[in-house]
Amino acid sequence: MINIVLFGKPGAGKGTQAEFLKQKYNLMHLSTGDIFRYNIQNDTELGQLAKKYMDKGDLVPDAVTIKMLEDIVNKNLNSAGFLFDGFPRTLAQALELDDFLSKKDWKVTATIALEANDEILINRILERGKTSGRTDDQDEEKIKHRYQEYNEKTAPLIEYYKKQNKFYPINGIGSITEITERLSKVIDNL
Ligand SMILES: Nc1ncnc2c1ncn2[C@@H]1O[C@H](COP(=O)(O)OP(=O)(O)O)[C@@H](O)[C@H]1O
Repeated sequence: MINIVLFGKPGAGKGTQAEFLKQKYNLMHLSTGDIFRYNIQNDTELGQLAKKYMDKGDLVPDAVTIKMLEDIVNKNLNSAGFLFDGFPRTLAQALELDDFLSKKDWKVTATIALEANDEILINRILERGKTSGRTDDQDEEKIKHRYQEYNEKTAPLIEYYKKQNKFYPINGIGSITEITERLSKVIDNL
């Protein structure tokens, strides 16, 4: 069982890399952002609730996000491991994830962070917004607000995982294959 948290600011390339890593290491990819968007498209109750927050660039409340994630993990207990993408995003989510996994005798194996500077990332998101249809990617103010949320609520997790010797930062600038190689090097040495 190997559980990887893919960490990084909005636009860091977590989703792109997850597509490669899930194949290579036979992991189940869980992107909370994708799951919320799927629910919004299908107009579920969860989707309607999440949309109110996501449209503003706010994080969805912890209780909602945590329950959603745990339900999916519980339905996939035979998985060889999980690739968490966009989760945890708050200290409360990280604490709950550790607690939840430890009850199954599992743990977070490593948190790998894709690093890049804000200017590059904001431009990437605006580019993505032209084709992705994601409304939260099209408005610079909303993107800036997502960065504020990141700095305030998500960045403290770096220290949390560093203290556990589980934090592996890698350079997130380069070609997609170069970055996959950097990530693979970390995972192969775990
Ligand atoms: N773990 C989470 N906790 C709270 N909200 C989340 C979480 N994951 C995703 N979201 C919501 O979904 C939005 C999009 O997330 P995501 O697809 O990961 O995009 P990005 O990494 O580009 O910001 C976030 O801005 C937030 O509103």
